[in-house]
Formats: sequence, C-alpha cells, structure tokens
Amino acid sequence: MSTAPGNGVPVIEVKGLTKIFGERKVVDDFDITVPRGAIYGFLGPNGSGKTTTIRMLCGLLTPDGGEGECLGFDIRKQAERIKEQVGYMTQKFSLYEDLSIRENLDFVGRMYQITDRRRRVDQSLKDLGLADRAGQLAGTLSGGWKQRLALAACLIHDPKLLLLDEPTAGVDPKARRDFWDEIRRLSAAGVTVLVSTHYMDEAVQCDFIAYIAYGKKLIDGPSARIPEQVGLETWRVDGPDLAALEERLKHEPGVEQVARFGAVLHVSGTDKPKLDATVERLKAEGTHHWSRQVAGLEEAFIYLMAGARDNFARDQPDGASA
Ligand SMILES: Nc1ncnc2c1ncn2[C@@H]1O[C@H](COP(=O)(O)OP(=O)(O)OP(=O)(O)O)[C@@H](O)[C@H]1O
Repeated sequence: MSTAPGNGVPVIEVKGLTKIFGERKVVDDFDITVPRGAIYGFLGPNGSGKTTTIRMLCGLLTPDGGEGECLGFDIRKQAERIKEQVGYMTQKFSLYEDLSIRENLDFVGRMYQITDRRRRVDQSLKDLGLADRAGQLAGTLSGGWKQRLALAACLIHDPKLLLLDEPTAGVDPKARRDFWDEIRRLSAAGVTVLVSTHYMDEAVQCDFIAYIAYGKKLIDGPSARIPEQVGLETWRVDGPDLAALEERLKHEPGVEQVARFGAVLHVSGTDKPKLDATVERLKAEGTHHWSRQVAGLEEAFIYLMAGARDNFARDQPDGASA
C-alpha cells in the first residue's frame, strides 16, 4: 500500500449504506472507509450483499439509505463522475470473443474516448504481458488469459479505483498468483482496490478485510487485527495418525475447527477454557505434541467461511434472519 492508513483523504468514505430489494434489506447500514492505495477485501457467504455494496459505491446503483463520497464525489449526486474513474471487473466479465486481444482493448478505449488510444493500448498490452498474443482471438484464450484481458480492459482508462468482484473464480492457482502480483503493483502505484473473494490466498493479500453476512458488516479492520476480532484460540498438534486424531477432535468439547496445514493440525475454538481443558486432557495421553499457536488470518478465514451459508436463499430451512 502506498499510503499508510489514515494518511490523506480516504478514497471511499460512506456511512449507513442501505439497499432494499422488495421486502429484503440486502445491504443494511453499511459504513466503510477505504484509504488511498489500500487493497480492501470483502468476504462473506453467497448472497450476503457484497456485489450490491460494490455497485452502490461506484455509482451503478442508487442506495435507499446512506451517504458519503467515493473519489471525492457524492455517491448519490455525482455517480457519473465516479464511474469515469472506476474500473469494475464483474463476476462475468464480457469480452468480444470474435475480436483479438488488441481489438477488444481498442474497443474499450473508444468507449472511454481515450485520445491517445493506440499508445494506451500498446502500453496496456505490455503491462499485462499480453503483447505476444495481441492478435489472438479472445474466444480462444484460456480462463487465466481471459481474466488478464478483462483486467487490462478495466484499466485502459487509468482508473483510480479498481472494483473486483470475485475476479479469479475458476482460475488456476498460478494465474491467480500472477493476477495478484499485478494487483499489488497497481496498489503500490496508488490505485485503490476493493475485491470480493471466497479464496483464502486472496484474502491474505488484502490490507483490510470486511466480513459481511445478511447485508451487515460483522467484522472490519486491518487484516492483522481480524484473527483477534474473530476471537479464536488455537493449538498446534503433530504426531502419529493425524487423520484419526482429526476425526476424534471434531467431537471434543471446545473444538470448533480443525484445519490441516501439511503435517500439523491447527485446533481452534472461541471458548478458551473449554478448549484448553480438552487439550490438557489429550496432552496427558502423551501420544501427540501440542503447542499454543497464535491464530492467523488463515484460521480466521476458515472459521468465518465455514460458518457462512448462502444468505437470503429462499429455501433456507431456518429462514433468512441474521
Ligand atoms: N436487482 C436485484 N433485484 C432483486 N434482488 C437482488 C438484485 N440484486 C441482488 N439481489 C439479491 O440481493 C442479495 C444480495 O446479492 P449480492 O449479489 O449483492 O450478494 P453477494 O454477496 O455479492 O453474493 P455472491 O457472493 O453470490 O456474489 C441476494 O439475495 C440477491 O439475490
């Protein structure tokens, strides 16, 4: 991140953001402050309101409640000005399959009425590593390259804010890492990035994280503080037959989560005395080696996402109340 949190005017500062579809409040009194150059991750179950929030922040959707500014413009009254400076990569990015990579970028450049289009397209091909394939038809590209082209397309007008809605869904891990190298480069250059994701390896790349469920922001802050906010106590254990131990632990008091990291298990829970009592009992058996572990973002992510169920799904047995 190029600017320390709190330095300068935030790129997004919005309070009380609310959206109602029919009878359902799908975004409920949402506050957010995003510093310039930050990578801000939105986590949460399907249907929790992440996309709707992103769309309201960039002026694509009018909120039913709330106010604030994005890029110094009023999100209600100056939506057009915001849109000019935002790059938005939707979940289903659309490219013209019968046009080449270069032609796709040129087309988007025309839409934005970029004056030095030729130079800008050349630069973009170079920046995103697409120059060697400039003549290839978009329809013949693999998922990872299509995604790279989609990113190039939403950067063609040099936006100050990049909104990425599950940008790497269905893309292989190598392409995902390359994509994130690019995002880091942009962030270092001062571009602010808001990204919704279901992947842990993306969440750990974020400077800030907001966890959203049923339209409400439940947890929010610098990534390093998220584990503390989740309140997980974690033990690390290694030794023989971890699969059997893992199965057993799932039924022990105070154990809410068992995650395997290579040849060790991380055993976590939010009720410290209960978890500790279980661990002391198992320790006394002397079969495994136990040590305390500072819960990291990985454990917090697994915990949050494991508790996440589709929000607002009509067929939920227990209804859609939070
Ligand atoms: N235009 C709309 N009209 C009515 N309901 C909508 C509309 N757009 C979204 N919704 C509903 O609002 C809720 C929140 O949807 P949203 O797409 O914002 O969630 P999300 O967190 O982005 O989900 P996902 O992770 O699946 O993309 C869902 O129940 C969705 O069906």
